[in-house]
Amino acid sequence: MPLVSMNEFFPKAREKKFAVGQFNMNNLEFAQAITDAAQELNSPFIFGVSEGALKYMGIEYTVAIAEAAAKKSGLPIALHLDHGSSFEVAMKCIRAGFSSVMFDGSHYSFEENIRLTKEVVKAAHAMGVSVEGELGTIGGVEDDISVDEADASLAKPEEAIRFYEETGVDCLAIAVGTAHGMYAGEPNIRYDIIEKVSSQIPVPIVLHGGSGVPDEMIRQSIAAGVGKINVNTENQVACTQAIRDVLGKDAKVYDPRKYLTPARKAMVEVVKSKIELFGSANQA
Ligand SMILES: O=C(O)C[C@@H](O)[C@H](O)C(=O)COP(=O)(O)O
Ligand SMILES: [Zn+2]
Repeated sequence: MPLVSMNEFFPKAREKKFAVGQFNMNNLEFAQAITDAAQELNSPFIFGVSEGALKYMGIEYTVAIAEAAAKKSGLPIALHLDHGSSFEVAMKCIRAGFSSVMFDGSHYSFEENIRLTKEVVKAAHAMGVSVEGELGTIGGVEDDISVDEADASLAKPEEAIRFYEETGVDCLAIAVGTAHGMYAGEPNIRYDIIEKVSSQIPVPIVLHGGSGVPDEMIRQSIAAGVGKINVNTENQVACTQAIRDVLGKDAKVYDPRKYLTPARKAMVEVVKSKIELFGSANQA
């Protein structure tokens, strides 16, 4: 199966009230683990790729790996630019074979964010590519750039509704209290904001900062209108911990396969648990 736009699975997710996981790809082992987990549970999913990860992996390798995953698994998989910072980066990804892009204009003024997002939507839709927009500021560390919790501002429902109406995005990330990275305590998720916006727009709300959010909060967020949930940090932690365990037990190990195999297995378990929690198992 070729890579698909997120609109391939969003209508079903909304109708059946489940969320599709965006799992970030940082290298080949991440891609394999995510695909194996999804294949075992017959789930659609989204490969998220940040600009930092793109630089690390190279755009050609990234697209080739995602296409191989889609072909091998037969699952509906979207390859999605995560937190794209400009029209140019979004177009570069689309030209290379991405089936979906995020334009993160949350650092611009509201009106400028609308104007820039609209341009991306117009170009992307003409090529059958789906678009995610962002409103409000999500706290924590995003692709190595730290946003102070105090600077993180929640999205205003009226603005979010107007943002959707004017831009025509296919899903909308709004700041509702989650943060990137692991939480010191528990997040305070504003289900009321999710519900208010979701009841007025026909596309899913996106929850960034999905790592470390307690299961019950995830379930409540999906019930309120979240249809896409981003997870990266939990996979990074599981991967690194497994590598530490192997090297900690035997400092003489030098074959990368000896520590990357357990690392990949650890990530398969993380992704499977998220797919079960998000309700997307058997929805491919
Ligand atoms: O940090 C990245 O490279 C990707 C994240 O910004 C992603 O969009 C995300 O929201 C993941 O959240 P987390 O796993 O809770 O850090
Ligand atoms: Zn994010």
